[in-house]
Amino acid sequence: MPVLVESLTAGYPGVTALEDVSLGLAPATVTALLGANGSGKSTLFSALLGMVPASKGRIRIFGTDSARARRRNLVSYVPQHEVIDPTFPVTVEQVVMMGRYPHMGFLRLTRPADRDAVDHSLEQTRLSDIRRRSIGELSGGQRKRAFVARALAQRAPLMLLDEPFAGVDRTSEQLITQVLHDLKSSGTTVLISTHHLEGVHSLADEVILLHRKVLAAGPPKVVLTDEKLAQAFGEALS
Ligand SMILES: Nc1ncnc2c1ncn2[C@@H]1O[C@H](COP(=O)(O)OP(=O)(O)OP(=O)(O)O)[C@@H](O)[C@H]1O
Repeated sequence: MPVLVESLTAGYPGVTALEDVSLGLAPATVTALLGANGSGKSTLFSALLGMVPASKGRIRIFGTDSARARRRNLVSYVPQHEVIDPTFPVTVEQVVMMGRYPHMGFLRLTRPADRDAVDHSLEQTRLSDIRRRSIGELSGGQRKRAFVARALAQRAPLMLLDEPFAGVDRTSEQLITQVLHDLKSSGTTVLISTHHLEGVHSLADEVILLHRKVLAAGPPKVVLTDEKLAQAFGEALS
């Protein structure tokens, strides 16, 4: 099992963002994590990345803990927001090459395999034509695709994407959806968080409804019922 979360409780001083959360992600599947604002989606990503500690329970990623899984390049991650300085002169291809850093030595010498991975990731996200443009000059959708391309270049067997469709145009949304389908076909396990219900049926094999606890988990047609969605989105977190 690529990801196994067992009775996880985690959060911040004075805030229990996740309570007794258990879930599993099967190999080569796309799972959508759905929940209202503040339901704990980003915190779950942080916990899977080893950035928020568990106060109870545990996480196993390919049989090891989160920190070790990252060090072994088993996990790639597309954050919800990436803080970038628009005046900092970094190009699209340089951003994507950063995805190769885990494969490089201390001196970060690029090898043909690194350049091939970058070229392919730029093609998959349709950014080849603007690869030399500064990242600060891109639209929100193009910038999101650049961060998806960086994660693709990493070629890790698990990819986490926090709100990949938030604030992107229709073209970028379709491209990212295609990338997720391709990843699954190539054996990668994918977890995305979203609060957009549209498209989840065709995109996800499994859906997890989160509201600090797991309210429901399973195939979209089982989980996405009016009653369960009202529970997840209709009630304020108490
Ligand atoms: N760094 C932090 N320090 C303290 N509390 C936090 C921090 N980050 C999140 N929280 C709190 O933890 C809870 C879960 O937040 P989280 O960001 O995980 O939710 P989310 O489902 O990702 O929300 P959104 O859809 O708005 O991104 C919220 O009550 C939030 O206020």
